[in-house]
Order: sequence, then structure tokens, then C-alpha cells
Amino acid sequence: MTTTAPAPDTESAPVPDPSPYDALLLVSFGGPEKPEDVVPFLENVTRGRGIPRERLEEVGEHYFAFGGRSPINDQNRAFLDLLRADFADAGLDLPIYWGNRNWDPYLTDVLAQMTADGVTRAACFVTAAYSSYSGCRQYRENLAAARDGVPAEVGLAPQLDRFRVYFDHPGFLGPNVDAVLAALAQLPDEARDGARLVFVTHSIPTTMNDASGPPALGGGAYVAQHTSVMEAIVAEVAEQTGRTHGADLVFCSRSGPPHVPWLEPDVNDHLAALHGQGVPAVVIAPIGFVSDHMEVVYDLDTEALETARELGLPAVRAATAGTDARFVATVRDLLLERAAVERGEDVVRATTGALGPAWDRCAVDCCANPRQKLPVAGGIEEA
Ligand SMILES: CC1=C(CCC(=O)O)c2cc3nc(cc4[nH]c(cc5[nH]c(cc1n2)c(C)c5CCC(=O)O)c(CCC(=O)O)c4C)C(CCC(=O)O)=C3C
Ligand SMILES: [Fe+2]
Repeated sequence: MTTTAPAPDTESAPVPDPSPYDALLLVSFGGPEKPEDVVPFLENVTRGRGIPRERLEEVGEHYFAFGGRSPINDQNRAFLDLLRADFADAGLDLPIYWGNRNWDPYLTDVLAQMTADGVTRAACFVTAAYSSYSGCRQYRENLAAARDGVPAEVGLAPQLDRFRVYFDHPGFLGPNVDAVLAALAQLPDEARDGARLVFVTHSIPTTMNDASGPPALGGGAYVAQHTSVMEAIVAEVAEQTGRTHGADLVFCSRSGPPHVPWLEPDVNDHLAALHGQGVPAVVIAPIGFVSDHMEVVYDLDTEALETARELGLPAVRAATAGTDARFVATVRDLLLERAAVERGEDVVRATTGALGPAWDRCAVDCCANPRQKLPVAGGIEEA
């Protein structure tokens, strides 16, 4: 701490207090970086999940079409650079770590490093904005397993708290609204007014949607949260353009065996249906993805836009929140909000849309996996 007078521009801004946290951990999915990585990566992702061989070969081809390199790690590196700059600008002095579920840097390794560095309690930002087993609980299982994997001689692994799911945060919604507006502006003038907004997220098994969110809310949180984001964006676009566009929630990247029901309609089928109804143009808005993942650059930019071209349906894909400064600053806002909660202070939570802010700690069986029950980090069991 310096004893000299603070600089004029910092005089009024309170020094942000991250206590009780002594680190931030960015938690992500991970992706291959070269052709030799693709098969081992897919084996990591699908271990014990019963994904048909043909589906794996098909998804492998998506990665090979991009030189065996997923965009996700580079997105996270860019995000981390901006996050470190955001913290520094805000006077927030907190180390930031990064670990993945499925590829290097692995969560297990980063937890060992954090332990060796003396971290005692870390706040976790997961690069998934909605509740589901895949986007919420599975990461909490991965965090628990990574803590367990820290060798005793390295020390006691830090406590890990995960932020509330942030689909409703204005720092996530704002960039998505602007992206839809920018995509609308790129459509042919004569088709713009009648354009349909096609909101896309990752398909999941219908049973996974049914089990998403805390049991007390009755399930279905995955679709409910996306629907609330869609409605908030449609309302804000109407506010800014004076037009209320028709909108739908549709799904991409279906996996699993054909007899297992997954959320529908598929984006490609839906584009054909809209074209059949005489819709003059579409904006494809990937609200289910926080940045340009492989699903976005392959399943949407390569496949869905090709479907639209074949149909003769003008289509523009809207940007993801990605490295938008408002989305980067969302991490800091969630950190300071949660730190205040953990200190027992009252907080005003930033939120947009009909659902209101989500819970800090997941309930027992939140986003449960009916197939197995594994230890999880950051639940009410640990409160
Ligand atoms: C809800 C959800 C998200 C969003 C939340 C989040 O972001 O976590 C997400 C993200 C991602 N999914 C990704 C990649 C893959 N997902 C797969 C498989 C699956 N995803 C599922 C769901 C989700 N997945 C499900 C129910 C499966 C079936 C197997 C299982 O039950 O686990 C498979 C196996 C092949 C296949 O089956 O398609 C791959 C390769 C990548 C990396 C992309 C890149 O490289 O840029 C990312 C960010
Ligand atoms: Fe959950």
C-alpha cells in the first residue's frame, strides 16, 4: 500500500475488495490445437458417454476442416488478456488462472499450481452461461475432481465457488443485442423489416433439459433461461428499431444415438420451414455460446449458412459476446458481487429479463445427471 495521495481519477472510485477470494479461475471446455490432438480430445470429451462412433468421426472432420485447431483456446487466451487488463484498470489486484475440462491446460494441473501458489479460495467463472448438466453440474464435478487430484504434499487445494449462471447479466445481453442489430443492418434493405430472429443454442437430451436447474424450480431451466434471453433481446431490438421481429429458439450440434430425444427443431430444418412460410430473411443469433466455438464456426457458419444459401434465404450470423469489453467486465462484476455476498453484505445484482438473477450456490441435485452422482464443488452442501 502506498502512503502518497491517490491520483485524482482514483479518488472517488472505491478500491474494489475481492476478499474472501485470493484468485479468479476461468473454467472452460478446452479444444484441440493441432491435428494430432483431435482424436485424444474427442476421447476426453466422450469418455463414458455412449456417443456413436459415426458421430465422433463426423465431429472429428469438423475439427480437421479447421486444421485440427478449435477456436476456443485462442478465444480464452484473448479473453484472459483483456480480463487481466480490466482488473488492472479497476485497481483489482487478483491473480487469474485458467483451466479446462477436456484439454491442456487441464483443471487438475491448474489446481495443483494454485495450491502451490498458496491460493486458499478461488471464484470460478465458467464459459457457459446457462444451467444444464453439461454447462453447470459437469463443470462442478470437474472442479471437485481437480481439487481431489492435488497431491497431499503440494498442500490443501483451495475452496472453489462458482458464480451464479449469468445468462441474464446485462454485460452478456448487451453485446448480444448489439450483435443482432448489426446483423439486421447487413440484411438486404427490402428483407430487413420482415426478418426472423433465429436464436440458436446447443441441443441437449430432453431429459437433460428436464433435469436442469434446481429441483425446486421444477426443471427445464435450460430452455427457460434461453427463452428469457431471447425475449429480452427481442424487446430491446424493438425498443431500438421500432420493429418487433418474430423469433424462435432452435438448436444445433445434436449428438447421441438417434433413438434418444434431443431438443428440436434443428436450425437447418427450421431455416427450411421458415423459407417455406415465406420469411424473407433471417438473423442467426448463437446466444447459447459465449464465444465463437467450433459449433458456431462449423455448425452455423459452415452448415447453417450453407443451408440458407441453398434455400435462397438471406441470412447473417450475429456475433457472440466473445471479447466485448462489457462481457469481460461482467467477470469483475460477478466477482465483486459474490465477494460481497460471502462477506455478508447486501448486494444489488445486475440482471435483465423476466427470470431474475440465479442462485449463488446450486441446490442438491441441481442439473442432476440421472446416470451417476459424483462429488461437486460450489454447492449448498459446502455452504
Ligand atoms: C450444453 C452444452 C454446451 C454449452 C455449455 C458449455 O459451453 O459447456 C456445450 C459446449 C461445448 N461442446 C463442445 C464440444 C463437444 N461437445 C460434445 C458433446 C456434447 N455436448 C453437449 C452439450 C453441450 N456442449 C452434450 C449433451 C454432448 C453429448 C455428450 C455429453 O453428454 O457430454 C462433443 C462430442 C462430439 C459430439 O457428440 O458432438 C464435442 C466435441 C465444445 C468445444 C467447442 C470447440 O472446440 O470450440 C463446447 C464449448
Ligand atoms: Fe446447476
